[in-house]
Amino acid sequence: MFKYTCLNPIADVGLNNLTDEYTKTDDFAEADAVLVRSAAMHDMELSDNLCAVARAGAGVNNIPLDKCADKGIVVFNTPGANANGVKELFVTGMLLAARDVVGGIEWAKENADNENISKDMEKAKKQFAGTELMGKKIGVIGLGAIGVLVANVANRMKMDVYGVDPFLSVNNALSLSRDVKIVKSYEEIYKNCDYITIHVPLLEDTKGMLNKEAFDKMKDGVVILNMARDTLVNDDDMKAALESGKVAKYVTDFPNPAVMKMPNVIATPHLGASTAESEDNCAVMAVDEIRNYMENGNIVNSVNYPNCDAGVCDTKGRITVCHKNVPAMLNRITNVFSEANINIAHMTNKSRGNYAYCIFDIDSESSADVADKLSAVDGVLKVRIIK
Ligand SMILES: NC(=O)c1ccc[n+]([C@@H]2O[C@H](COP(=O)([O-])OP(=O)(O)OC[C@H]3O[C@@H](n4cnc5c(N)ncnc54)[C@H](O)[C@@H]3O)[C@@H](O)[C@H]2O)c1
Ligand SMILES: O=C(O)CC[C@@H](O)C(=O)O
Repeated sequence: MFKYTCLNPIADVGLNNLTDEYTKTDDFAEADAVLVRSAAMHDMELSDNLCAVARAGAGVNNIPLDKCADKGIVVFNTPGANANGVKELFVTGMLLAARDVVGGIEWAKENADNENISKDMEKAKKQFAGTELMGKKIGVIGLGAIGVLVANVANRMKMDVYGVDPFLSVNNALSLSRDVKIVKSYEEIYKNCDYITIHVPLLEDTKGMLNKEAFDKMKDGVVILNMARDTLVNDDDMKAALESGKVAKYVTDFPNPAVMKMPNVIATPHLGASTAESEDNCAVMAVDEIRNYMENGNIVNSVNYPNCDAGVCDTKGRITVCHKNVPAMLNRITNVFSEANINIAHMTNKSRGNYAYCIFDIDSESSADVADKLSAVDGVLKVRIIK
């Protein structure tokens, strides 16, 4: 039996895939598995029984990844599951920036009782006029699940699309339209583009990357779209750029008090993934990942441990070990099996950065005694008996 908790609402279509083996608890401290969306977990006390955290979404900056890894807690996300939802909000944002659609809607509401609205709007409308997207240059920073969809839809809207991603994966490169120009430097995007949209994770080296230095290299009147995270943009520098007209409009899915006082901001309340389809996709994928890990010990789509998949166990026992990625660990761990006279039928070991993971399929029933001895090995972070 496993206990799970949800730190945010998770779509039923996913939760319904949890079997009778799973019971829900509202007590975070007693959960074996956690499902979360944007809830901030950095200050939460992590219990010894917690095994897995699944982020029903892409960004994991709300989760203390290293603190979890140090306790042998595997963190998952759901790559691509909400990408189409964000792409559609990006299209909305771009259209709202191209003409003052919001100002026009407000004008129409304010004139609800105006008998002459049909005549007056023909005079008023010029203040809301704009430009078309066709033929404009757009730069996409970050060509991951979302960036690829954004680049391709902009291309289909007949925009001239540039993309940059220093870590572009082969799969994502193959998914991009041939018309998208992949450039090597941010500068090529900054100097050429009328629209710039950012789709990178919030990391130490991406924080504040859209700042004065970047704005100074951009065209006057550029439109910036940020559907990724608030602090990718330096607020003080954005304020100055909006006030000077360097940036004509700032479209963001991450309003904060500073941003909301700036001119020419179009803000939505973190709506990128808020569609029934994205919420369902994320919930289904997150629950699949939790089940595969809790029931089989397999790791798929982790963001702090290596992916490691040994399928379904067909030997008498399976034990998994989260451990530090340091020399001689495998020797020390397999010695425990040798000393207990247990034959390892199949073993999978994968590492990622400072952490590693092993799945041992053994020809004997797993025992608490062996699990305790494995746990006592220096560098072992968590041991689980799967079977
Ligand atoms: N508004 C929302 O509701 C919403 C929804 C989903 C995702 N997001 C945000 O969007 C981000 C991207 O999501 P995704 O699904 O495309 O993730 P992803 O992991 O598929 O793609 C991220 C891409 O950014 C690239 N990258 C990393 N550092 C970079 C850098 N310095 N310069 C250029 N590219 C860089 C990576 O190589 C990767 O290709 C998430 O991390 C999250 O913060 C927001
Ligand atoms: O869960 C959400 O609503 C937002 C998700 C989004 O920010 C993400 O990073 O996937």
